[in-house]
Amino acid sequence: MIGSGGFGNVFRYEWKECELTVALKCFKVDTYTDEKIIKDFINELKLLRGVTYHPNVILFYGVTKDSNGYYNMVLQYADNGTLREYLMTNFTKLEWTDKLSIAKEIAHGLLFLHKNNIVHRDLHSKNILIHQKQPKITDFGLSKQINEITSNSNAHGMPAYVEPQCLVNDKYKRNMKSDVYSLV
Ligand SMILES: Nc1ncnc2c1ncn2[C@@H]1O[C@H](COP(=O)(O)OP(=O)(O)OP(=O)(O)O)[C@@H](O)[C@H]1O
Repeated sequence: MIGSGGFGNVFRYEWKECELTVALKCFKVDTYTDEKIIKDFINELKLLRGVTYHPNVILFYGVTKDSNGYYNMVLQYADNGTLREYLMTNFTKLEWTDKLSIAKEIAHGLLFLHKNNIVHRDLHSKNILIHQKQPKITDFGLSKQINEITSNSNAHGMPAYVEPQCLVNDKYKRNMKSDVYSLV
């Protein structure tokens, strides 16, 4: 096990047939969650396959159901934790050019998602992972469904990164501009 989040635990696995190290993110949704919401969620996830080939976006291989009946997202494994942890450990060691380069790469990853019509909706330093010193955006396009499943309010996420409109207007739909706010 490598971590845990709002939805469930994250595990590291070796996918032997493909000789790949992957991360499996388990979605432990409540059993009373409407089956249709879960199905829509899984279908939405499947749409993300194939559009995620960018060096600054975590690769999404697909969805699998485990022996307990839980859905798992199969993701590229990142070897150096979240950007938040990475900066906490390395901030003084990093040169300004390194920090600017990290920022530029995240912007490239976000631009790629937007070009593919994917709104992240929950961009913050824990949703960016570091792999071989490169930042990679993860958890994109999920928060709309996560809201429905966990009935979190529109104000979920890390407040400092949330577009203020979301905090004052419950009906406001997060969009690409909200992502740009979070990035800046
Ligand atoms: N692809 C991955 N490769 C390596 N580690 C990962 C990967 N995905 C997640 N992790 C680790 O697992 C932890 C939990 O991830 P997860 O995305 O479930 O939680 P979160 O983003 O902190 O919370 P939430 O899902 O509620 O937004 C992360 O902080 C990270 O350390």
